[in-house]
Amino acid sequence: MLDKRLFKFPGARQALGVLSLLTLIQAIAIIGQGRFLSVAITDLWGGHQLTSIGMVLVWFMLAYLLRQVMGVAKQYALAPFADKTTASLQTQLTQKYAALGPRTVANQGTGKSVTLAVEGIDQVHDYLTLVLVKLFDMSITPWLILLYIATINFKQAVFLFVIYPVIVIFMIVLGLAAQAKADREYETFNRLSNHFVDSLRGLTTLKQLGLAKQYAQNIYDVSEDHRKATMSTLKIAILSTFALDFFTTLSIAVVALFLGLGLMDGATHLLPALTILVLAPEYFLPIRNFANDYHATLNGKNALADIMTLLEQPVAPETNRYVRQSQRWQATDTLTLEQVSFSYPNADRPALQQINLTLTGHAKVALVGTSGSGKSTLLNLLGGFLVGDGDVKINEQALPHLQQRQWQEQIQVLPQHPYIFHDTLRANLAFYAPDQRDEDLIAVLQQVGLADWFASLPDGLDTLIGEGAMQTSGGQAQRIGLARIMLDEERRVLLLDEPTAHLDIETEALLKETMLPVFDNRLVIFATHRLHWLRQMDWIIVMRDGQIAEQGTLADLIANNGYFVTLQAAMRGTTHA
Ligand SMILES: Nc1ncnc2c1ncn2[C@@H]1O[C@H](COP(=O)(O)OP(=O)(O)OP(=O)(O)O)[C@@H](O)[C@H]1O
Repeated sequence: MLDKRLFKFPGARQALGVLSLLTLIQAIAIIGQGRFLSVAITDLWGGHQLTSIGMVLVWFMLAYLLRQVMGVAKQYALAPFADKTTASLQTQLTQKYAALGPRTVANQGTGKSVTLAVEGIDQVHDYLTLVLVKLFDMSITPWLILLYIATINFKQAVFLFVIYPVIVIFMIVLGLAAQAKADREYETFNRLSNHFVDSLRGLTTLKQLGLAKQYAQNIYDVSEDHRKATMSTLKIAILSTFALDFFTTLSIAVVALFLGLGLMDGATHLLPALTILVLAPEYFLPIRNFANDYHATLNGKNALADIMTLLEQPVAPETNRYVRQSQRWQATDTLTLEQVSFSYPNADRPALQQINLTLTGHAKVALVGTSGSGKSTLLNLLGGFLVGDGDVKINEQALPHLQQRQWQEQIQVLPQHPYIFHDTLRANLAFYAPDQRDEDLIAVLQQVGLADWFASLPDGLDTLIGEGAMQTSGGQAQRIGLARIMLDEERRVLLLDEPTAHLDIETEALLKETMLPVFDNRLVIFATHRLHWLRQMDWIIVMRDGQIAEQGTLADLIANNGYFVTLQAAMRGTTHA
């Protein structure tokens, strides 16, 4: 019903303290309202003039007003807490995504990650404001009313007390059914988000393959699933509302019957009977309200549980163990991996097995191997984006893994598709090194062959690029990625994951000319399928089924006439090298 982790949020206790006080005052106002109304009616029934009960009516109005004011005040009391908590959750969530790395987003699905960070947060806000108010109403108001009724008519109070657990049990049973349905609704919603984002991303490919319509059908089917799941949650919700209304009305009717019989027998008087009758619906109202909104808060509850589970995921410990000896990676520095293995969760075999590797100083190292041989996994491990088993050392400094802050501050990455942020060209360029002069930015744009493109931009360095603004071609994005690297002289370890794989031969050849000088005085680890790069590399690591099959210079590997030569022949058949 209530996530206990909620109480750990900063300000929760204070907000809940204020809420309970306001609820208490409201409960007293409700009792006062019932009491004064009954007195007024009884007096009128007894033949009093309207003017003689003026004061009672004033008290009734005051109690009524206090009740309404408290209702509004409760919302206001919770709003700052809910705002602050959800804003902080959103920040923590994005920070956690950054700390856990792209793998978590990939595993969870981009659609779900975005939905959780945006819509999920809104749902949590609703959950916090709706559920807490109802829960406190339910825990305070009925019991205060019951206590008051007990002072008037103990037997009636016992009856009302006994009937309450029956309603609660009923609510729990229906609530559990609603929870199961809401879980499915939430799951289909996440599936729909992931499907939608995936289809959008792959729209070009789908169009090219003529599969766009089929995928549209696919999205339709998933959204139908979601609609059905939502409808079945609603069905349970409506059924539960109906059942609870029926039960509570029946209970009030029984109370009225006994009170009526008591009046006829003369066992009770009109005023106490009327007061109990007026207060009986108020006794049941909080539980009815809670049940009515319960289904509406379930998505918020699920979203909160998902967010909290993600926030509780451990990030790699000891990320500050590595202390670099100099600002830049030096020509004498050494990185060693010994018996390093890595398995993806739920994978049936390790993606990397017993990797032994020494990378020294400034060198150009190529990673080659068939698709799925583990090149990207090894690059991710070297970049500290994945944490495996085995021994890692930098300059004889033993480290638990490479997710070390000071190591990552030395790294630059050039992936296959560098991400162009929706921001100005200036911000997109000054990625690693934010304080760059405009002249330097423009000079680098010329060096990477973007001078003509830059001249055509309407606002120069202030032009907005990226999604939702001016689009860049694959080659332009790659050049921007390269410019980012060239602009930072401090970071001297460069990881490249097939940066030219999607470019045509001419673009790649042009880019290669610009790239090769950048590789000097850096440790470059370059995963590639394109054989022509190997001639410029100092060292080649040949991957096969997650293991290093061979390593050496190009000449060594050719002389060995081993797996590399077979691979080279196969790659020649499939690439243009
Ligand atoms: N997120 C993941 N979850 C489970 N298995 C994965 C994941 N990513 C990669 N793998 C598996 O790990 C192995 C190595 O994949 P990796 O991407 O490192 O290969 P690669 O050599 O870079 O391939 P390519 O040249 O096609 O990019 C493959 O068997 C792949 O199926």
